[in-house]
Amino acid sequence: MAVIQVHDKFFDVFIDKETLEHRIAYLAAEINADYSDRQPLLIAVLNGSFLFVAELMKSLKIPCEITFIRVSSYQGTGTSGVVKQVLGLNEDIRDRDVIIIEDIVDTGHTMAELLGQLTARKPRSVEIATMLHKPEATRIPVNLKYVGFAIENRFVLGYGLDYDGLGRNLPCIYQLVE
Ligand SMILES: O=P(O)(O)OC[C@H]1O[C@H](OP(=O)(O)OP(=O)(O)O)[C@H](O)[C@@H]1O
Ligand SMILES: Nc1nc2[nH]cnc2c(=O)[nH]1
Repeated sequence: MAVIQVHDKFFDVFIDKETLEHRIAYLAAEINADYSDRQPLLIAVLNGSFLFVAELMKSLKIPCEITFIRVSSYQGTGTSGVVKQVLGLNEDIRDRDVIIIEDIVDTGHTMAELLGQLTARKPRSVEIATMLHKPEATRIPVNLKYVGFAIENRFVLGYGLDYDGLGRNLPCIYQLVE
């Protein structure tokens, strides 16, 4: 398997593009069925979710809206443990059916913090769709309704996910070669 270098680290392919996009289409089909009589608002968490949400949205057939929120806590390949809300939400989400879109749930800190902030605004419902989940790394359990892949506790890269700013453009998911 081809190994690539990003900054000082090496990565190999973990989930190829076809497998990834097939699974994302499946998640979209589930959302289409679950929200057939509703008009959800997708709140995509920047930066990492931009490719996932674009791919997901292409397969959504229901009427739906999208907005973006930006939070950031990671530096390098570890977490700072501090979740900052960098770009706030302007939309009124009261009585809306909200689906939070994430690229990855790792420790769960980001999602727990976001969920708290969004729930305080009294939406009708809030669910989470994440492309990747690391169950072994999760410290704060959150209810993840739509999960692309549950993966082991290894640093991953690509399809929106970065390593110090680089790698987001990679068309599939890579994992760190230890
Ligand atoms: O479950 P956690 O341990 O909180 O980690 C998950 C968060 O980490 C990543 O964001 P990051 O802070 O790297 O920002 P980015 O999306 O801009 O890359 C990812 O997009 C999640 O938001
Ligand atoms: N790129 C990247 N960002 C993350 N944020 C939380 N976990 C990860 C990870 O494994 N890779």
